[in-house]
Amino acid sequence: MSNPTIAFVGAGNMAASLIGGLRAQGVAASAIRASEPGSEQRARLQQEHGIATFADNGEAIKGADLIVLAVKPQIMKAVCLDLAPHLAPNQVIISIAAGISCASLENWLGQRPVVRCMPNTPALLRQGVSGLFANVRVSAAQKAQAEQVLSAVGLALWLDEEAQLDAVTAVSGSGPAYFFLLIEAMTAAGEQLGLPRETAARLSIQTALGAARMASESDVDAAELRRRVTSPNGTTEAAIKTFQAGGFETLVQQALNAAANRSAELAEQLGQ
Ligand SMILES: NC(=O)C1=CN([C@@H]2O[C@H](COP(=O)(O)OP(=O)(O)OC[C@H]3O[C@@H](n4cnc5c(N)ncnc54)[C@H](OP(=O)(O)O)[C@@H]3O)[C@@H](O)[C@H]2O)C=CC1
Ligand SMILES: O=C(O)[C@@H]1CCC=N1
Repeated sequence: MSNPTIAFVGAGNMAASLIGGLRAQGVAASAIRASEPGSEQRARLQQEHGIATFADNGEAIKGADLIVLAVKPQIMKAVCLDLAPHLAPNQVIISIAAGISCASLENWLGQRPVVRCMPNTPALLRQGVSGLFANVRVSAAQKAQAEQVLSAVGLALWLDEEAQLDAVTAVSGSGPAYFFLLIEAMTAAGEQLGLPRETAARLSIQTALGAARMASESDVDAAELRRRVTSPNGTTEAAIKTFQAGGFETLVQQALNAAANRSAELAEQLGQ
C-alpha cells in the first residue's frame, strides 16, 4: 500500500479482522489506529496488533487518510454527526455498515469521497469477499487504497451501481449463514440416519469445505461439478430430485429477495 494512515471507528469483529489482515500484509502498526468504547477490546487490539487505540473517535481520525466506519448501522448517524466537525476535506470514508447509503453518509459528514463496502465474516480467516462501490468524489488512487484494505481479508469486487450492494448483502454478506444452516441441517439428517452427531457434523463440514474448494479451483462451473457427482439413477440423483420437488431453487430465490429487500428497507429506515 502507498502508506496511507487508516483509522477504524468502531473496532468489533469486522474491524478486528480487517486490522489483522492489514498487519499480516505488512502494513505498519503505526499506520493503523482504532477508536472503540470498550477498554478490554482496546487493550486486546493494542496487544495483538500493536496499534494505537482511542476512546474518542475524533482523536483517532486526526491525520488519517482513510477512515473505516465499522459501527452498527443503528448508531451510524449519531457517530457520523459527532465525527463531522473533526473531518479534514480529503479524508476518504470507507463504510462497511449494511444498508447505509453514500447519500446518507454525505448528509451527515458533508460532501466527500465515500466508499461503501459489504464484507462477510469469513474475513476473520482472510477468506472473505466484499462488494465495493465508490461515489464520484473518490479518485483512482483512493479507490486502490480502499481496495487494498478490503483485499487484506479476501476478494474485493467493485460494483457499478450502489443499489447492487443490496444484492451483494443478500448473496455474500448474509451468505455464510445459509451455508451454516445447510451444515446444521445435513448434520441433523446424518444423525437421524444413524451416525453419531460428531461424525455427522465432521462429514458435513468437510464436505462443504471440499465442495467450495472444488468450485473455486476447478475450471468447470458448479453445475458441471454437480453433474460429475450425480450418477444416472444413483443416490445423488435421488437427493437432488427431492430438493427440486420441494422447490429448492425457488426457495433460495425467495430467501435472497427477502435479504435484499431488508437491506433496502434498512437504508430507508436508518438513512433519514
Ligand atoms: N457481522 C457481519 O456478518 C457483517 C457486518 N457488517 C457490518 O459491519 C459493521 C460492524 O459489524 P460487527 O463488527 O459485526 O459489529 P461489532 O458489534 O462487533 O462491532 C462494532 C463495534 O463498534 C463499537 N462501538 C459502539 N458504539 C461506538 C461508538 N459510538 N463509537 C465507536 N465505536 C463504537 C462497539 O463497541 P461495544 O461492543 O462496546 O458497543 C463494537 O466493538 C456493521 O455496520 C455491520 O453492518 C458487514 C458485513 C457483514
Ligand atoms: O444480518 C445482517 O444484517 C448483517 C449484514 C450482512 C451480514 N450480517
